[in-house]
Amino acid sequence: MTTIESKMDLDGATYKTLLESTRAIPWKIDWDTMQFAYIGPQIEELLGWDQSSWATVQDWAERIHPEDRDWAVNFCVAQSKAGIDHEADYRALNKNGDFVWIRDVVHVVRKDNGDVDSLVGFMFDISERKRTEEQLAALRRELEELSFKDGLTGVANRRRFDVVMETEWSNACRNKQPLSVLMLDIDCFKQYNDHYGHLEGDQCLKRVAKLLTVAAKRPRDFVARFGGEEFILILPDTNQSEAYKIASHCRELIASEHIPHKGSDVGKYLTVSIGLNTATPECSDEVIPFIETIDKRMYQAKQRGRNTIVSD
Ligand SMILES: Nc1nc2c(ncn2[C@@H]2O[C@H](COP(=O)(O)OP(=O)(O)OP(=O)(O)O)[C@@H](O)[C@H]2O)c(=O)[nH]1
Repeated sequence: MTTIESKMDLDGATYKTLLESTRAIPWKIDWDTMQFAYIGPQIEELLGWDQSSWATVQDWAERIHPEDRDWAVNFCVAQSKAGIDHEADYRALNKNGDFVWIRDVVHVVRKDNGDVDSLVGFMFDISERKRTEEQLAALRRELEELSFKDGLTGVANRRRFDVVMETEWSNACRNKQPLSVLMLDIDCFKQYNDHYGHLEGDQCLKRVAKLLTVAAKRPRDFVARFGGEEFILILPDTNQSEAYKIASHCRELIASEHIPHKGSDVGKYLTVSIGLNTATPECSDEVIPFIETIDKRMYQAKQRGRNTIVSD
């Protein structure tokens, strides 16, 4: 043997040994009869089904997860008919009733006249890879959620507020519904921190955030921390008088907690000042002036002695 080709001129038995010693599972399907001409014995170790139980394409299709079956079968048949090599990921049923992620890599063998003769391929166990992918996707979702959450209070953060506000503004324009927004600022919170310490201040912010989520009880009501000791509530499909009631409820909920606030200029307990605005926006209206008005009203509430609501 002098050439590389002759060195590689392996006999059938050697090929078989090689094929059956890989982790990938080789197989061959005769196109005319749709019967398995061959499947590697490794299939039994992977899926538990006996090598001889893989007789027809039907056996293969029936051992695919019901959610993956239609597309996997249709895709593989269409690609094969078109003579295109392809690969498909699907969940295969093992004998215990569990599913294993498989990547089937398929090569279409043609006759001299171009017709499909057979399909040959390898099945790879990709369950480990899928597990890693799923873990990564879950981590990504968690990260995304965290990036929209205020780390201290657990309510939405300013970034999330911006997104939800834009969405609800558009909804209100489209549906010609009133939209109300409340901005709440804890009164004399600097003195609170000075008197009780920053950590107690943090606990207080958490308590207030929790109470606000109680007040914003409809499914689309939305609470966010707007800044340090400022919170904001978006109340879709809510007119001014309804929003005023919710603002009063927020004040009452916080007052009824009797959170001691020795440094307050207002009274013995923690209070909030609230600015409120309502609009049924036209689609040409901008969000920013609407929010600026709320901000101004909140400061008016401060100027009027705090612990009050300003809505016009
Ligand atoms: N503990 C704590 N304090 C915060 C946090 N964010 C902002 N603050 C404090 O909130 C206080 C806000 O003070 P100011 O803006 O002067 O307002 P105020 O004392 O509440 O006075 P008025 O709003 O006029 O009633 C500052 O002392 C900030 O340090 C936080 O995450 N934790």
